[in-house]
Amino acid sequence: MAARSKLERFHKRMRFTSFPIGVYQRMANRQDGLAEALDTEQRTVSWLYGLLDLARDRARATLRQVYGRGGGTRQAMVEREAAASEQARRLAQLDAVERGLCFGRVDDRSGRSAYIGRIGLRDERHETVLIDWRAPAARPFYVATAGDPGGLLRRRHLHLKDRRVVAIDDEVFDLERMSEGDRRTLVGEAALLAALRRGRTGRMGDVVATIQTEQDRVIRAGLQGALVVQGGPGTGKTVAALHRAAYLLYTHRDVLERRGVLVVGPNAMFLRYIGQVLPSLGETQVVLTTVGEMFPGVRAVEADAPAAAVVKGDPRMSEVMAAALELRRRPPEGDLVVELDGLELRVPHETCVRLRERARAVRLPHNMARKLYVSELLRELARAEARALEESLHIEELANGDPELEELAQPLDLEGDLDELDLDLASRRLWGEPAVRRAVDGLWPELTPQQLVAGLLSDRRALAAAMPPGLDWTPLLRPAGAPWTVEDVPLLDEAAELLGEDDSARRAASRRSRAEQDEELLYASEVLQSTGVAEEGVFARADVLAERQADPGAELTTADRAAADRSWAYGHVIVDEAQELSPMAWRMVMRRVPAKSLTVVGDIAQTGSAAGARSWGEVLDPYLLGRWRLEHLRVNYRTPVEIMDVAADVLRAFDAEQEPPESVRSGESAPRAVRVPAGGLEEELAELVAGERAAIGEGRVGVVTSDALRERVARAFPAADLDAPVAVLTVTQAKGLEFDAVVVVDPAGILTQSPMGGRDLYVAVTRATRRLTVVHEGELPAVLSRLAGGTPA
Ligand SMILES: Nc1ncnc2c1ncn2[C@@H]1O[C@H](COP(=O)(O)OP(=O)(O)OP(=O)(O)O)[C@@H](O)[C@H]1O
Repeated sequence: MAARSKLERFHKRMRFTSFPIGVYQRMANRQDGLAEALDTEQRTVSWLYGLLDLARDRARATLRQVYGRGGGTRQAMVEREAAASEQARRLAQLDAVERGLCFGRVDDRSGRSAYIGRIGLRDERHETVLIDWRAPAARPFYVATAGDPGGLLRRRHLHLKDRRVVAIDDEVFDLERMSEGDRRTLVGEAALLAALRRGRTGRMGDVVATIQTEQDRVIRAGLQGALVVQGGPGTGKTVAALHRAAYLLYTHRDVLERRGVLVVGPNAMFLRYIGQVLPSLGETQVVLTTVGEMFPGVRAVEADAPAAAVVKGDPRMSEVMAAALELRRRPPEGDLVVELDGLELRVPHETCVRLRERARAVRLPHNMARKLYVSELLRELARAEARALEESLHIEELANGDPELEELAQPLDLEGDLDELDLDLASRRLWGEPAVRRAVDGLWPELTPQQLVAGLLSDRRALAAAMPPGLDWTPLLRPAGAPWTVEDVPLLDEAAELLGEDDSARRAASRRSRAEQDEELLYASEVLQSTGVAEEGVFARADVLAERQADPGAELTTADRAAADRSWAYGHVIVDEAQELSPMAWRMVMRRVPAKSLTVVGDIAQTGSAAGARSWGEVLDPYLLGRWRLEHLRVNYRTPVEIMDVAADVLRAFDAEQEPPESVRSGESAPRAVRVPAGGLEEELAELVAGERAAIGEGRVGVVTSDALRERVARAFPAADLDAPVAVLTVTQAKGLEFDAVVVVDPAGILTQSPMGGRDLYVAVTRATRRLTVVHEGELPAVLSRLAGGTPA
C-alpha cells in the first residue's frame, strides 16, 4: 500500500512538474561527469593496488630469504630473528591496509594532485604516489575548511568496495579556479554523513577518510607531555585517541617501537569493540588493557560496590598499604626465642628492633631488604646458639672429677671465639632448620603482593590498625579467598612497589638447557617431515624452526614483553574513559609512563564510578603539576539531535555546568518512552526489541538496563554479546559503546542505583546512533518528561 502511494505520488509529480530542458541536460552531463571521474580514479586506484601487491611480494621474498639462511652464531640468530620479525610486521601491515587502501585526493592551486591512503607507497622511480594519512603532507586533506582552504581547490573522498571505486564525494573550496574538465567531474555528498549513516557492526571502525579538523588537532598533537581531551558522548574521543596512537607510532617509530604504546580502556567488552581499529590502520604493536588487567597474573572483571570502591581508590590507600606491610614485619613482643635440639636460642628484643630498623633504613623494597635482615638475624642466632651451648656445657661435669682436666679448663667463650667464617657456616646451617625459618618468616616474611593485599582485606584487626582516621575500613573487609576486583588491582600494584620484584623465577624459566634445544631440533625435523611444510619454503630448515621454538624470547615483540612486565616503562600511554579512574588507579598508570607522555580522553560529565574524577586537575595535578594541555571536542557524531535533546535534559538536571555536545545530524525517528505493566517487562520487551530490529535492518540493538534488572532482562535475550544482533548490558558495560537502536530499561533504577545515577542515565541515552526507546514500569522520571511530551523537570 505504502509502495503504491509512493508510486502514485511520483506519477502525479511527473505530470504536473515540467523540468526545463536545461535541467535534464545538466543531469545527463553530471552522469557523464561521474562516470568519467570514476573511471579516472579507478585507473589510479588499480595502479596503487598493483604497487601494494608488489610490496607484499617483496616482503614475502625477503622473509623467505632471511629464514633460508639458518644456523650460525647466537648473534647471527638474534639478528636474523630481528630482521624476520621486521619483515613479518611489514607483511602484516601491508595485509591490513587492503581494505580502503586509498580514500582521498587533494588538488591544490598549483595544479598538483595527491592521493591519501592508509599507507605510503612509492612507484618504481621512488616517487611517493600514495601519501600515508599520518604524514605531514596529508594534513591539508584533514584541515582544509571553506574558510581556510590552505591552498586546496578540492578535497575528494573515494569510496572503495574491495578494489573498485564505487563512489566519490567532492568538497570544492575554489570553484572559480578549477579547470572546466574538473568542474564537469565534480561529485558531492558529504562523506562524513555517509559514514555516520552506516549501520553499526558491533565493532568500531577506523575513520581515516573522514577525520575532522578538531579531531586532527588531537591526533597530531606532539608526543611530549600530557594531552587531555575532554568531549561529550559521541564526539570521537575514542576514535581520535586510537588514530593518535597510530599517528604517534608512525611519527616517532624509533622511540615508540622500543618502548611501546599502552591503551587503557574501561572493560574487556570495550577492548573487543575497539580491537580492530589499530590493526586496520596497520598497527599491531599497541598493548590494549583495562585497569583490571594491569597487574600481570590477575584478571579482575567484577567491580566493588561504590562504598568499597571509594575507599580503595582513595590516595591515602598508598599509606595504608605501607602501614599494612609494617604490621607484617613487627619485632617480637619480648625476646626472640627459638628452640633447637634442646637448646634455647635467645635474641634480645632490643637486638630484634635494631636489626629491623637497620633493614628498613636501607630503603630497599621489603623482599630485597629481607635478605639483609635475614643474614643479620641468622648471625645473631648463631651467636645465641654459641651462648646457649656455653651455658649448657658444664666443664666440671665433662671433667668428671679429674682435677687435672678441671685445672686445664678455661672459662668458655664460644660466642667470642666465632670468626666471620664460623658465623657464615653457622648461619647457613641454621637457615636449614625449619624452626629458624618459621621464626624469621614471622618477623620479616617474604611476601607476594597477593598475600599482602588479600591478607589485609580479610583481617579486621590489620585493617583497623592500618587505616588512617577518617577512612572507613568496614566496607573493605571480606572473606579470605574472595576473588579479585578491579579496584584491588591498583592495590596489588602498590604492594608490588613496596615489596619489590623477585624475578629469579622468570629468569630461571627463560634459561634453556642445551639438551632441550637438541630435543627441539629433533622435534622440528619431525614436524617438517610429517607436515610437508618444508616444501613451502618459509620454514625450510629444521634448525630455523627449532630456533623459533626454542627461543620464544627472541620472537616476542615489544608489545608482548611490555604486557607481561609490570615494571615496563611505556613510551606513551593513552587512557580512554579516563574519568572512571580512581586516584589509586592513576598512581598505577603513571608508574607505567615515567616520561609522562600521555593522552587522557574522557568526559567528566559521564563519570560513573563513585571513585572516579570530578575534574581533570584533581586527578592529574598530583603527577603533572598543572603541566597538561586541554583540547575540547564539541561535535557529536553519534547521536541525532532529537536524542541529544533528551540527553541534555538529563545532563542539565545533575550538572548544569557541563555543556552537552552539538549533534551533527538529525534523526529519522523520534525518541520515545514506553510504559509496561508491572510484571510484564520480559514479554513486552521481547516484542519491543523485535520491532526495533525490524526497524534498523542490518544494525544492532543495545538493551541498557539498571543493574537490578540485568539478570531478568538478560534471560529474555540469551547469548547476547557484541556480535549478537541484541546485546544486554549494564551502563558500566555499555560505556564507550554504541548501537543503532538503544532500549533503556528501568530509568528510575538507573538514576538511583549509585550516587552517580544521573550520569549513568546520561551515558545510557547517548549510546544510540539512530533510535532510542525508554522502557519503564512505574512513573517516567521527571528528567525524561520530554519523551512524554512534557517539559523536563
Ligand atoms: N571523523 C569521523 N568520521 C566518521 N565517524 C566518526 C568520526 N568521528 C567520530 N565518528 C564516529 O562517531 C562515533 C562516536 O565516536 P567515539 O566512540 O570515538 O566517541 P566518544 O567521544 O569516545 O564517545 P563516548 O564518550 O560516548 O564514549 C563512532 O561511531 C565513530 O566512528
